[in-house]
Amino acid sequence: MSLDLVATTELCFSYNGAEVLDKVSFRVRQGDYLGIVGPNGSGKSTLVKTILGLNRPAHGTVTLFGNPQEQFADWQKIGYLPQRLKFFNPNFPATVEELVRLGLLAGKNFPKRRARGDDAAVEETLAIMGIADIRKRLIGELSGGQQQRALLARAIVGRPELLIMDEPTTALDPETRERFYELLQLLNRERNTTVILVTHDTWSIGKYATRFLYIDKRVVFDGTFDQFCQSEEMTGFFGEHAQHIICHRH
Ligand SMILES: Nc1ncnc2c1ncn2[C@@H]1O[C@H](COP(=O)(O)OP(=O)(O)OP(=O)(O)O)[C@@H](O)[C@H]1O
Repeated sequence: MSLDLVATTELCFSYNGAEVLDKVSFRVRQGDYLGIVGPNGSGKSTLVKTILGLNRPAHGTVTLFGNPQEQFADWQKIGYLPQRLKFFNPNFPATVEELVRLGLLAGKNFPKRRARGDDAAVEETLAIMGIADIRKRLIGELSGGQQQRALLARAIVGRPELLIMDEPTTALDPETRERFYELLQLLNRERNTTVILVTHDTWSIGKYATRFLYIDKRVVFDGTFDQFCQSEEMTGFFGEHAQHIICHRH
């Protein structure tokens, strides 16, 4: 049986008394590609931050790679791309290539020397994300979409076992977005990279993810996208029109 890379039990979290997560329990097994969806303000980013230990839950537990999160130390196994990327100061002193290379540092012990294979990993990732031609440009001088590609490249260059991404495609043009989803699918299928992706892009999640978690402070649905779209219980919960909007493939 494959390992649970993430497991939460009855996770509760509040901001200043306002409840955002209510007894959220779910598991992510090695090799899963999980899409987390839900309306604005439903707690998706809060859930991801709580999994990563950036928020302390009021109740419940998180385990990462089979260990209680407080004891987990192998953070290089996890690639994280937060939501709302901070826009870079135009004078931010790093080029695209340097930023991507930083993604390799987490997996190294001190002193953090270059290893054989690092250059190839950087080259491959720059090419996949379509940013090889802007590698010498300063990050702060790029468009939002170009910055997002570079940050995505940094998150994947170290080939983490678990990739957690919070709305990674919002600034990407349709072609890059599709390429990005294809890349994630490749990493998931061929390298067994486990993916957790928060998104409003339900069509893509329906197409690519193997599991679909609908959150609205609590877990409303956990299963495949097709099961979600065919579930009469979900039709009862959302109403036919809303369910159709979520499931509609453009
Ligand atoms: N740092 C914070 N302090 C106080 N309240 C917060 C904070 N961050 C989020 N919230 C509130 O918690 C709730 C859940 O926010 P969260 O960002 O987790 O939702 P989300 O599902 O990711 O939303 P979206 O789809 O809009 O990105 C919202 O009501 C939000 O206003």
